[in-house]
Amino acid sequence: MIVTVTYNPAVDQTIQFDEQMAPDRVMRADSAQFDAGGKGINAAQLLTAMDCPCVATGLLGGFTGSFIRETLQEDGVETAFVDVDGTTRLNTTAIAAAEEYKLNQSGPTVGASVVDALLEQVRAQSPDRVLVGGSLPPGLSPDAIDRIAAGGDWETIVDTGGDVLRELDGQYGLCKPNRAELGDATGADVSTVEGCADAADTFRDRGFDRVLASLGADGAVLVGDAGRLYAEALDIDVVDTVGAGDALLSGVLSAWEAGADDETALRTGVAVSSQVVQRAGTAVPDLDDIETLRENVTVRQL
Ligand SMILES: Nc1ncnc2c1ncn2[C@@H]1O[C@H](COP(=O)(O)OP(=O)(O)OP(=O)(O)O)[C@@H](O)[C@H]1O
Ligand SMILES: O=P(O)(O)OC[C@@]1(O)O[C@H](CO)[C@@H](O)[C@@H]1O
Repeated sequence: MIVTVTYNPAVDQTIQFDEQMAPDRVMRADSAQFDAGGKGINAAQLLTAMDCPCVATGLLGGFTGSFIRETLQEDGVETAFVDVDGTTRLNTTAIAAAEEYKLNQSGPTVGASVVDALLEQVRAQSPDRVLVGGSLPPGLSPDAIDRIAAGGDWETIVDTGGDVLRELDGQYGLCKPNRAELGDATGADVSTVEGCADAADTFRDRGFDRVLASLGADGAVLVGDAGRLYAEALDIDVVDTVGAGDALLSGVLSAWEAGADDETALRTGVAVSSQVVQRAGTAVPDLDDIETLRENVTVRQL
């Protein structure tokens, strides 16, 4: 069973415009939607849709927090959140002509005591895997993630970037940087797929058993004791890529939870992310055919 931890959830607002963004005038949207978001929450929704047992935890507050709670309940996602005083953030993706603009708030300031409260929620679920996903709100340091990793007898997976990823100091089962995050964290040349695999391999020494690097339209690399696997992305029509990394990771984790090997897990991850990027926002797509779709994904050893 997987517990997801989202320290900094978000309501994801996705607005689509027919025309390009332009300053100093009112842009009229073609469509708009709100989704429950934040990396761990997206993963929990996808895992639930794939019938993979999981519980979503994290910090929620204010009217946006209530929206997320209600949405997850409607979607049948099990939850165990900790309430905070501030208001959960609202992140906006604007899709204008073919361009994607992502505007993320920093989130409400929280006190360090929330880590103890969250750890209690996680322990109460007795998970075999814990996924900590997304940025940290003001008031928390990378130690908040290290404490989850050291807090029980579970494998911890982490999906975060920037300084937080660089400063983690614990034992992790996996991290999932995207290409830019992998480059930032290692300082390596990640312009080629082989360069990404090399960078991922060296990054394992920093306390990660495996590294899953998502490479957008170039696919994904999974590096671990079983070798360096590369999966090509599928040739599809992309609406927006918000949540693509969460989808890749959810597919991999759901396959591992079902006992699959790394190659099948990587195929599943790419298949799930392909479904997600063909839809606007972080809404959960139909994943019923995922075991068939994953057969279309090509994986090879590098
Ligand atoms: N343009 C694309 N065409 C096909 N597949 C794509 C494309 N972009 C993303 N994907 C799929 O989604 C996966 C994850 O993409 P990406 O590396 O963009 O994630 P990310 O940057 O972590 O995204 P986010 O932070 O928004 O969740 C890729 O490994 C690939 O399978
Ligand atoms: O600001 P963070 O925590 O890094 O990312 C948050 C976020 O952009 O990531 C998800 C997509 O992966 C969205 O649901 C959410 O808005």
